[in-house]
Amino acid sequence: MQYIIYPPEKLNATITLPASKSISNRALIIHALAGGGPMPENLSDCDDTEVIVKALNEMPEVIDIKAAGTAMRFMTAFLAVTPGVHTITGTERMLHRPIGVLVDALRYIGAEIEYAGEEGYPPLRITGKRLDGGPLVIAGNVSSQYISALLMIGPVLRGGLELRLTGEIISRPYIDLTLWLMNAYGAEAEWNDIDTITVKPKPYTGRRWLIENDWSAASYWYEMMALSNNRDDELALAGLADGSMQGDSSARYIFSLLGVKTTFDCTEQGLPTTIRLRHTGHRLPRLEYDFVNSPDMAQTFVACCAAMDIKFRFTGLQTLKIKETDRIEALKTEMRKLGYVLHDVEGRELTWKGERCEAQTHPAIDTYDDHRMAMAFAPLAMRHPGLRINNPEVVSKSYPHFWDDLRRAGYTVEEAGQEA
Ligand SMILES: O=C(O)C1=C[C@@H](OP(=O)(O)O)[C@@H](O)[C@H](O)C1
Ligand SMILES: C=C(OP(=O)(O)O)C(=O)O
Repeated sequence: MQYIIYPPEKLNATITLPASKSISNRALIIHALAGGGPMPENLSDCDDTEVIVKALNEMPEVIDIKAAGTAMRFMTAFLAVTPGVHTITGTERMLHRPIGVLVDALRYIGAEIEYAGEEGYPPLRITGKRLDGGPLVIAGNVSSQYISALLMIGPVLRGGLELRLTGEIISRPYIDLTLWLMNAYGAEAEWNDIDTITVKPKPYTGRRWLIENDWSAASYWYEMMALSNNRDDELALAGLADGSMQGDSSARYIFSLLGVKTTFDCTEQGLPTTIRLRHTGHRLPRLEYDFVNSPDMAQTFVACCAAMDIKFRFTGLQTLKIKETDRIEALKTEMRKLGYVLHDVEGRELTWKGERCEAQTHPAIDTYDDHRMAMAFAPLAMRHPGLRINNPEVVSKSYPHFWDDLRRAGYTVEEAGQEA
């Protein structure tokens, strides 16, 4: 399928974002390890959360986690401490996303895990049992999801866990998000040095939990506001908190540099509320930013800055090549279709110095099974009316109603071949 997108004349809408998939997936694992208590409320309805819900409800012998990285990593640790024998597998891409660092760490504390395919990658055959835990050294520079996965099982290990992370720690806010939720569910887990985390063998307790909406999803609406030319446009996004623990809430700050102002309807820290996005008209001519703490927003800012003619140098992108696709390559290829020539430095940095090439007359953006390619590029229809997005259904990985929300905001989103 292919969508053709035309922007509205004015942006003025209230959008209810999906719930955070990162919080949903953590809350589900912790709730299961707590052995009961109320279900977390406002769970995301995205694919990546639905696979965990299904796996935990049915616990089949073969668990297909599809394209969900967090679900693959979190369920691997969960299955290692849960009695039973399971094979966990996923999409073709998932079978090429590394998991060796997590498997080695789990084996070190006694887990029984075999590779059912290629060494270092899913599928895995896991025989669950009670594990001892204890001190553990793990690379902090590949994926924070391995660390979150280990931390979450920490409270049910006989000796708890003492993790020391080596290398440059990437995606640190996601580790903090994990610790925050664990502690909220009664665990005792904390940083006790810049690179060391201790989890006590103190069990979780069930509790009510309302999941905040997704700041990464909000970033696409910020992008639309940044790209809009009407000073009186306003977007209201429901269900986001001031002082959010989601790392991508930094969107609020970074987009202030691109002329988008955020106000919160309720200013009580931590409580989900409606935020309003408006223009300030003040923007930087060039942006330099390190995305090591918010890798999921790199695509949003690459697309947005180039389209606003803001030159950039973005660093901290070293994890992008092992996500849903090699996002560095995907960005370079697809931005070229729109006339922007980007350069990367060893897969860690992306720069745009204003270099251009001839844009295609009817560009069609490939999405590479990556929801964020579709959602980061769709707002560019505001500069390239009639922009085409291939395989738009990929958005269901984190934001199933993204296209409905665009229509609600006044965009025309037509299926190619069925244009009005
Ligand atoms: O823990 C999480 O919820 C996530 C951690 C990040 O992954 P990495 O730690 O692999 O960068 C992020 O990219 C992903 O979308 C969600
Ligand atoms: C990287 C992502 O997801 P995951 O690693 O959980 O598949 C993402 O949502 O951008």
